[in-house]
Amino acid sequence: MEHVDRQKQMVGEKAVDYIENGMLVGLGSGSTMYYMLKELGKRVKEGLHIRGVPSSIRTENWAKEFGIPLTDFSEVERLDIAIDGADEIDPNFNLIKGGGGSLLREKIVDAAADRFIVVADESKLVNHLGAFPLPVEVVRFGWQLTKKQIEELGCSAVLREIDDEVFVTNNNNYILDCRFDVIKDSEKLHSQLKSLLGVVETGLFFNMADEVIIGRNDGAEVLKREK
Ligand SMILES: O=C[C@H](O)[C@H](O)[C@H](O)COP(=O)(O)O
Repeated sequence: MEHVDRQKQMVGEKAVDYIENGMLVGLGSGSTMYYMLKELGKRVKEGLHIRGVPSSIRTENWAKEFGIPLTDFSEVERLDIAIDGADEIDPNFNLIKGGGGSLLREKIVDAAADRFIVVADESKLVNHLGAFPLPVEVVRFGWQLTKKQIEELGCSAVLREIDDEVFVTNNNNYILDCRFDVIKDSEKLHSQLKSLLGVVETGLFFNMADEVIIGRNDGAEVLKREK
C-alpha cells in the first residue's frame, strides 16, 4: 500500500472514534471515506447503533456493502456529526472539495451537521487554496456560456471528462474544473461564482470544518479550529 493510502486509512479509521451510539452521521465521499466506512461497518457489526446519510451514490453503495444503516435525509432535521474528505485545506480550514464530483450533496450534508470533521492525508494541507483546480458544479444547459463567465473571474476552466466521457454529477449537472492558481479570498470568489446563473455550487467550503484529522507517516494529527 502506498504511504498516501496508509495515511488515508489511518485517518479514516480514527474518525470513527468520534461517532457515538445513537448518532445521525453525515457520510462524506472519496477514497479516504472508503476506509472510514469500512471501519464504521465493523463497529456497527460489533453493536454500534447509528444511522448514516450518504453524500453520494458511491458512498451509499459502500455503506450498504459494509452494513451501515442509512436514513432518508428528508426525515431528519440535523445531523450530529459529518465526516468528509477534502482536496485542499488551508490554515484557516477553508477547503476545496469536489475532486470526486460530489461537492453539492457533500455541502448540504456537511452543513447540516453540528460537528464537521475533515479527514485527509498530509498532501492536502496548503498555505493558499487554488493549486488544485476548483470544481464548480454547473447546469448542463448553456454550460459554455457559464464557462466563459467563470473564466472572466480570472481562471481557465475545463469541462470534466472521465475516460473521454463528460462527467455527470449525481444531480445530473456538469463540473467545470477552474484553475485560479491562488485563491486570495475564498468567500468573495464563492459569492462571485454563485451570482452566475448557471452555477449550482462551488467546491469552496469555508467556516464549516471544526476539526481536521491529518494523516502523517508517524501517525494521525488532530487540528482544531480556533474559535
Ligand atoms: O467530491 C469528492 C470529495 O470532495 C472528496 O471528499 C475529495 O475529493 C477528497 O477525496 P479523497 O479522499 O479521495 O482524496
